[in-house]
Amino acid sequence: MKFQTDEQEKVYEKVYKELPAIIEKKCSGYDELYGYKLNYGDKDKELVTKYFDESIARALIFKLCKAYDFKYDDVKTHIIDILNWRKKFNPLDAAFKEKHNETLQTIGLVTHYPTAKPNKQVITWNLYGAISGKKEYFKDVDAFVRYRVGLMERGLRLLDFENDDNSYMAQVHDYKGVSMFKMDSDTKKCTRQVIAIFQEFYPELLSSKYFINVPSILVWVFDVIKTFVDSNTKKKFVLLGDGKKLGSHLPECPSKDYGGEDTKNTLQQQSVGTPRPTEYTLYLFEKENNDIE
Ligand code: HEM
Repeated sequence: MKFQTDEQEKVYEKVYKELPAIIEKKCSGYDELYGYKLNYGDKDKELVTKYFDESIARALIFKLCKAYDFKYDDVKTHIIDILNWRKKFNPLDAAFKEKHNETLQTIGLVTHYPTAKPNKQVITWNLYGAISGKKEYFKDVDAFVRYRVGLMERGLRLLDFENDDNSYMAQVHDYKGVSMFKMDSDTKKCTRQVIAIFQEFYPELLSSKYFINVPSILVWVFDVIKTFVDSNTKKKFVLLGDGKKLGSHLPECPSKDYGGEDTKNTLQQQSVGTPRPTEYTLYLFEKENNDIE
């Protein structure tokens, strides 16, 4: 953890110290972030012993402080918002329990390249070109958003928040197959909602985002959609007309279609499927089941 000023460190320590009170008073006790337990002051001491990992919790709080420029009020407000959103939305269910539309599952993949350059080890792929113009996948906005958040969370599971070289992920949008561009209102709603959710509730997790196979006549779409995106995220965008150029950014990706060095595997073969949830997530699932019974 590197602080640029003493003031930053002070804010971080203050937030960390107040965490149990923030969780108890403002988040109805909900203390899970990306599958990890945050409340070291939990009244149930056994839960703390079993599931709390100080090093990960500190790394996550540092990330949030960084995301909001170490401004105490902003950091606190966002922690509250993020945890309350997670309590309501239940992104862990979307990632590990729910069954999503089968086609959507084939166009959303996660790959893991453990020897790749810093913060290019975990990649989530969205092959949106394959469903372009197919309104049926976007009609149920909630179902689409849950699918997309589930994919995000499965990618997060492969990050290592204690390791500065693997605490951010890259994302790819492959628009191969997109021809004429006309986004119907449901697709627009899905796009806007996902952008807003990622902006508000998943800060400081993206290293780069590649938009590939974008035909030159559709570059204007990039400019239009970018207007909904904050300036920090925009800086991470890379637009590549030719998908085969992706290999020069992510050399571990498949040679076929993406110009990477892997001549043996297709993207589908590289896909890691669904990683095992954290132990705390498994505990929360068990608790959820018991509460229902
Ligand atoms: C085939 C039609 C398209 C569909 C179904 C589609 C779908 C989506 C969705 C669902 C998102 C939400 C963010 C995410 O899932 O990561 C998104 C974001 C975005 N799309 Fe597309 N898109 C299409 C065409 C395009 C085109 C042609 C471009 C031009 C490059 C483009 C550029 C963007 C940009 C810049 C974002 C914002 C990314 C972010 O904030 O993380 N899209 N798109």
